[in-house]
Amino acid sequence: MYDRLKALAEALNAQDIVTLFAQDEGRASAFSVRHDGMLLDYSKTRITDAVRAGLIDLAETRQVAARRDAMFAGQAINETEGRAVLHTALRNLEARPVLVEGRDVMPEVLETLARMERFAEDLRAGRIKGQGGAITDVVNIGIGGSHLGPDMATRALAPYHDGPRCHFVSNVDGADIHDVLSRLDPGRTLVIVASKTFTTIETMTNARTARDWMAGAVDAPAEQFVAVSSALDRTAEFGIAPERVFGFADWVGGRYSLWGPIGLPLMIAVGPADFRAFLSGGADMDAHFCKSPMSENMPVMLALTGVWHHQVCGYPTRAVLPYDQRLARLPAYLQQLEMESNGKRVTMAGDDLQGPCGPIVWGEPGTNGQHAFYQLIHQGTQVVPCEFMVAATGHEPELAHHHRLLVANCLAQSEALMVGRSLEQAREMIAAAGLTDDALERQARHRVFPGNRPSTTLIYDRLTPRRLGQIIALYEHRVFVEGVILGINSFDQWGVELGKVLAGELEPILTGEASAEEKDGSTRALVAFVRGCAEG
Ligand SMILES: O=P(O)(O)OC[C@H]1O[C@H](O)[C@H](O)[C@@H](O)[C@@H]1O
Repeated sequence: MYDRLKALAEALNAQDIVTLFAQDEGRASAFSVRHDGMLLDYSKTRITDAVRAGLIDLAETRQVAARRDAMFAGQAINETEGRAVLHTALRNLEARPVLVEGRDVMPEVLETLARMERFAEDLRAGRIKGQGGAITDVVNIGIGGSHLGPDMATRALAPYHDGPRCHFVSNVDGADIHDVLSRLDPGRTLVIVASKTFTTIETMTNARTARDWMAGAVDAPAEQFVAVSSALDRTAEFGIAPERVFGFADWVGGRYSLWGPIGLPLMIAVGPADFRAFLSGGADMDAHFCKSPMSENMPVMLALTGVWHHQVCGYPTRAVLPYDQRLARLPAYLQQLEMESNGKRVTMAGDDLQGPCGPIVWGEPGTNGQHAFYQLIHQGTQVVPCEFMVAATGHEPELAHHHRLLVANCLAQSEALMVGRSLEQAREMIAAAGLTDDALERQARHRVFPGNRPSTTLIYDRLTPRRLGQIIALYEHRVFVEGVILGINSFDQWGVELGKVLAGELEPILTGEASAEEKDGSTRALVAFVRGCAEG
């Protein structure tokens, strides 16, 4: 499938990126996509006209456009689960009809959005109270898609917060919920239990702990609970009144659910108007994705750049490097989005993949990462394609010099990765610092940067709610395009099942209620160690 592209990659081996710039003055604009105040620059890669044509040809052969249209049209493209994939309907503020099995789902989507807005307004205005008065703190209990999105987005939009403080608990480790609840007043706290299935062991364990904590301090704990779920029978069983439940349909995947009721903490933090601006950003990216030709289509070109680096060039991982402290949770969010979606070894039809699945995605905000793992990115033996992102301006005009340094560092890193430093330059630099002969030679090779390392940069004016919506939708569609090219189902996640089943078996083994006999030698030894510690 990648033969032609691999041959192109081979032919380009002798070519470095700097030479591509020397050969083409217009390279920066020819190898970038602009959309609505955003610029995706992929010119600092070895992608040439021929490579781009080959990649677009691949996308066309794999019928990306037809699959995209099928997704937006509500067809059951999540074939292994027999479901439509319509998180895009949650941000369809124009209420264009979206049919699932012949029924328009938009009235229900907008009715839930309106209920969320009323609830968020009442809470923010202090009309919905706790036993101790107006709600000052909201605790979102959820994990995976019911945690990473709202946590990431709520942090990202901190400059827009004017509602109660939001806290996030996800880990079944009691330390997580302990450290959050111990700082809060139960009389003025609202708990959101966010779980699509309302069965996830971590979330249900934390929810029961929170309920006990609340019940120990207030007379009507259920009144200070809200549920977000698509399993309405289970929320009722848990004791949450229907008017305090915000539902969503099974055609919203967990890791794509931030746009609906799972986004409630974000709406409470920033208010309904900014939440709508966030949705409008997502909708704008949807329209761009649906209408733009491939070479001017930001999600398509981001996806194709990724395919070029991972499937064709064979670089095993991809670093996401937001130069924005408020996007500190974006890499974790993207790890779920990308690796849970495209980390699969069989095609939709169940055949073995013909090449690698999606890449390992990792990262940290800049500039912090520069003082840690960038050493390997610059001088290690593996090439790590880097995806930088940065806003041209920050939200703190009084600290503009900080932002200037931030941007300078971001641009410097992609430049350094591409340009590198030759042995000759290293020698000159060391000589200029006064070292000679042996001392100079001892250092010279260590101070060489091979360069020619690829990166992309996504740059935009400022991280507003709308911009964040565009960025998240950009990445969702990028993952979709990559999945279509690989021929896999990006919308199931069977790979998380086995560990859950085994954890269920191991819990009674740890307490001694069940025997470890059937387990392998290593697991038996680990259990024995834990039990030994417990017995003192
Ligand atoms: O929202 P929930 O049903 O509680 O699911 C929470 C998460 O757990 C699962 O194991 C999946 O891996 C995730 O895709 C999901 O987002």
